[in-house]
Amino acid sequence: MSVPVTARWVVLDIEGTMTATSQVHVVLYDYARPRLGPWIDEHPDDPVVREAVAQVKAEAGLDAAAGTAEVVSVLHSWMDADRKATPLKTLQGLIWSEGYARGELTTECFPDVVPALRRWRERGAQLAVFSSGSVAAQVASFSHTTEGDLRELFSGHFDTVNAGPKKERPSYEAITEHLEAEPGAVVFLSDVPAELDAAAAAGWRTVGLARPGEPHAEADFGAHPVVSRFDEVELEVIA
Ligand SMILES: CSCCC(=O)C(=O)COP(=O)(O)O
Ligand SMILES: [Mg+2]
Repeated sequence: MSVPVTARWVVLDIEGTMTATSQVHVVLYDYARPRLGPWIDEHPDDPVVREAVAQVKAEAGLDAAAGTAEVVSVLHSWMDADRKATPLKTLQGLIWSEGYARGELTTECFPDVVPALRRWRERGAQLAVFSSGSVAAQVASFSHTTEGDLRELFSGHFDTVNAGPKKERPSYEAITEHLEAEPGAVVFLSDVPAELDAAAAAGWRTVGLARPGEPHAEADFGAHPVVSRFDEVELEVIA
């Protein structure tokens, strides 16, 4: 069933919306898991790594003197629980960026995604990403896809650092301000109803993605319009 949407900005979630959940939970998490400890030990002077490690210790209640093994154990438990904690996302992003640059990782989008993104761009829409994955991870991911380098499609990238948590209204208000957009001119596409609720509370339009076989396929999307593929979104672009 097609859903009519009027907007100028299309903001997109990644996992479960543009890529399969397994792309993140299996391919990317499995890549990061054995590399976290070595990355922390090999970058002791990187301020980004030091800050992330300090945040892990603080959030997990570890002693400031805790060693890498304890930190990694927390990070693994967060991945097992799919807790999208910012310091975990920062460290994963560093590791994945190197993996993409080395040609060891490639992003595969659902087949309906890239044609729709190109169509929307041709009609004059602006595209942006809002994901729990760090901006560094997003950029690396879209620069190495099975359909080539897609970076030029996106005019903005937002994560839990430059916007905030995805289930909270102020994050969407911050993005609206960054985009210099009217809230009603932005539509958010996500597979997670609580994220859509937060976006709608900020005045955005919303479309839920219930993709067959994905974890949220049977979720209750409430009043949010729902599609199972991007080509079911009938986008009318506001000039
Ligand atoms: C290559 S970006 C990694 C995506 C990621 O780490 C993640 O947790 C995706 O979460 P989302 O907010 O896009 O559902
Ligand atoms: Mg998602």
